[in-house]
Amino acid sequence: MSGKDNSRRPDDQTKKAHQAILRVRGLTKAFGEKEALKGVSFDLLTGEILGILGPNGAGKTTLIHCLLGLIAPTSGKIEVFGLEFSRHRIKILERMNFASNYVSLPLSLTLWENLMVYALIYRVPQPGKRCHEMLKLFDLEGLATSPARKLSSGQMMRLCLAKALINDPEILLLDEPTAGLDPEMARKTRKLLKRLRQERGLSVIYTSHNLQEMEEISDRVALIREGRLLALGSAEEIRSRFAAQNLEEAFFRALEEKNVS
Ligand SMILES: Nc1ncnc2c1ncn2[C@@H]1O[C@H](COP(=O)(O)OP(=O)(O)OP(=O)(O)O)[C@@H](O)[C@H]1O
Repeated sequence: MSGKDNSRRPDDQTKKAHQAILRVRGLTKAFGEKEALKGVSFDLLTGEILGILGPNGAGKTTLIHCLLGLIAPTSGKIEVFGLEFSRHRIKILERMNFASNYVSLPLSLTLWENLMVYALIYRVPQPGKRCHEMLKLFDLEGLATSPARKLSSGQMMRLCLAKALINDPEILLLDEPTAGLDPEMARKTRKLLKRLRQERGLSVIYTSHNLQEMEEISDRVALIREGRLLALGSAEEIRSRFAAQNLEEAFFRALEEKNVS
């Protein structure tokens, strides 16, 4: 988006690095009797890739949905770009984006049409050029005129990632972004995220069940179980917190711990 380009020069990003771009405080979400999130607090730093790790039902998707404003938290506070989320949702979401392996895009539209719809929603400058760039980035150029219904699940994920980057977001929320991608495309996606973090100061929150990938790509990892944040730190800090050789071992130790502080 043209208006904000000056604020994303590398020197500005250096100044902004290590500042919180997103703050979550005491976030709780109850679905009736079920408390999916129980007082979760953390910061996402500018230019950071933060991995959210937790078993099935831990509350990862609920957290992402709260951060997107798809569901309202029961209590707690979310602040993004220094603005309170509940009061500035539209303004904030213009500068964010999202991809998930369980959200499919309109199936009857072609890939080109799908991207163009989002380019126009986000008021992207030179939308046609941007759509071409995104299709190229994810090796989807040959399918530009195919309806999305013809895509394999991996191709659909690539289209979701292309859509997620269409507005050059400052914060990207990714729910299992590499699930369903073949190893080569998963590697390419990780490389791309690292590059965008480096070049554009992109900040990323992403969930994955691939612990090796999480260890490789994340600056910090948040371990969630039963709606509670158990630990937050670099993979090394998490390993040492649970006296583990690797993140996978730390993950299983965390799950075994009965009373975690
Ligand atoms: N709309 C809902 N109504 C009732 N309960 C819900 C709802 N959404 C989520 N839950 C419950 O909240 C808990 C957290 O779910 P959530 O989908 O956030 O977990 P998750 O960590 O993303 O799991 P997974 O790894 O399986 O995707 C689960 O117990 C789930 O059953």
